[in-house]
Amino acid sequence: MTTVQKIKEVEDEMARTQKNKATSYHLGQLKAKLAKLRRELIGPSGSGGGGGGGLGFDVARTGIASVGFVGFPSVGKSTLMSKLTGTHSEASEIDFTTLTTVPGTLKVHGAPIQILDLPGIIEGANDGRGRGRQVIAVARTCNLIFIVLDVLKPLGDKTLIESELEGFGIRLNKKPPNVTVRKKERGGVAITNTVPLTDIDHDEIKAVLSEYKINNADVAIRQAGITADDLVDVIEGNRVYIPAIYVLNKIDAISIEELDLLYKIPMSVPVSSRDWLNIDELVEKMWDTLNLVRVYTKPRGLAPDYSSPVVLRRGKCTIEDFCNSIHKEIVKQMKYAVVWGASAKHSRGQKVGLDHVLEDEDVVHISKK
Ligand SMILES: Nc1nc2c(ncn2[C@@H]2O[C@H](COP(=O)(O)OP(=O)(O)OP(=O)(O)O)[C@@H](O)[C@H]2O)c(=O)[nH]1
Ligand SMILES: [K+]
Ligand SMILES: [Mg+2]
Repeated sequence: MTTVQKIKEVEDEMARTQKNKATSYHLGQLKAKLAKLRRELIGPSGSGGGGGGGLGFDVARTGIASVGFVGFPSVGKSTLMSKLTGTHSEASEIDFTTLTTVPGTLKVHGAPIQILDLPGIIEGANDGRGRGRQVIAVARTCNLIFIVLDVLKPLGDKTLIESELEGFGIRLNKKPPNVTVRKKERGGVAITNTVPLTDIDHDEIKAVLSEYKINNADVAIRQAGITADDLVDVIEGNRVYIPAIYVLNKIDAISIEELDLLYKIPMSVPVSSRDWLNIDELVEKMWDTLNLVRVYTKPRGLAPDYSSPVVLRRGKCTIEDFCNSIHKEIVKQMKYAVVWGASAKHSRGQKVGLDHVLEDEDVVHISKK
């Protein structure tokens, strides 16, 4: 039996099994089995993503953040990417027009963002069909994924694309589960939870662990609503958590009434790439979701340079990160920094050290020894 067939078998069995107290151990086992089979399918290089291991399409990565376009063929990915960036990517009504990654750059609020147009994927992409695996391997390395959907068939397509991405270890619009599994030498399995367990029970936890041959461990659950799938994710450990925006394209093809009826998909923006409708909202949503921090440099005695900000990612935006992103030597040469803006205590400028955390649109002067 091939891995794909085995996966199908486990999925069928899961669908047949009602979830209740008596079956939770069995279901836990099945979920862990499924995750292990999916890992087999992706292969050893699957978790690497990017260019390595023959997966992915090599492309020079520029800018602080990248946005990858994922969708079925002919939903309008290339039309949107060409117009956004000014880089030509062939578009036509014929499916699979785009055959490789086409990179372009879009400057948003002064920050250059790399935009990656990708080939269309088909159902079963993560089983190795078509170029889907390479496309998803690139998507795994992006800071944001645009899931591009055709408004005439958005819901079904959305579910299919999501399951392709999930099968490849990508978790969309989700934070890593607040669960730890600490293996030990003896003592069996000890479970502690700071919140009530609503979607998983002790039997299910033990079943998942035993499927991974973990017989001694401290399991700590500190988040409500944790499921067996979350626990499997924590044990597998190679998941990536990426924000996604659902781009509902071709709204020019439907009436205003139909547009109103478009159910509210969270994190979605309806647009028309062809007629350039509502693109501003899409770019703003992209900016907000990327959560970037722009920092302007101010040389001694001069006005700040607002034309080219140093762009940092939130969570990695201290004075030290700022210095390092300009030149590795600066940290050694710095005596102190002065900061103006939201992160500063007062408006006349605050003297700070390397560990000071910056805010978007701060101005920084580095004083050298
Ligand atoms: N009506 C309408 N048609 C669009 C829109 N955007 C793209 N199209 C058309 O849809 C077709 C496919 O567009 P592409 O940009 O090639 O789509 P793609 O998703 O890049 O396709 P692949 O590269 O083959 O996966 C073309 O005929 C476009 O002109 C839109 O907003 N409205
Ligand atoms: K096309
Ligand atoms: Mg294309």
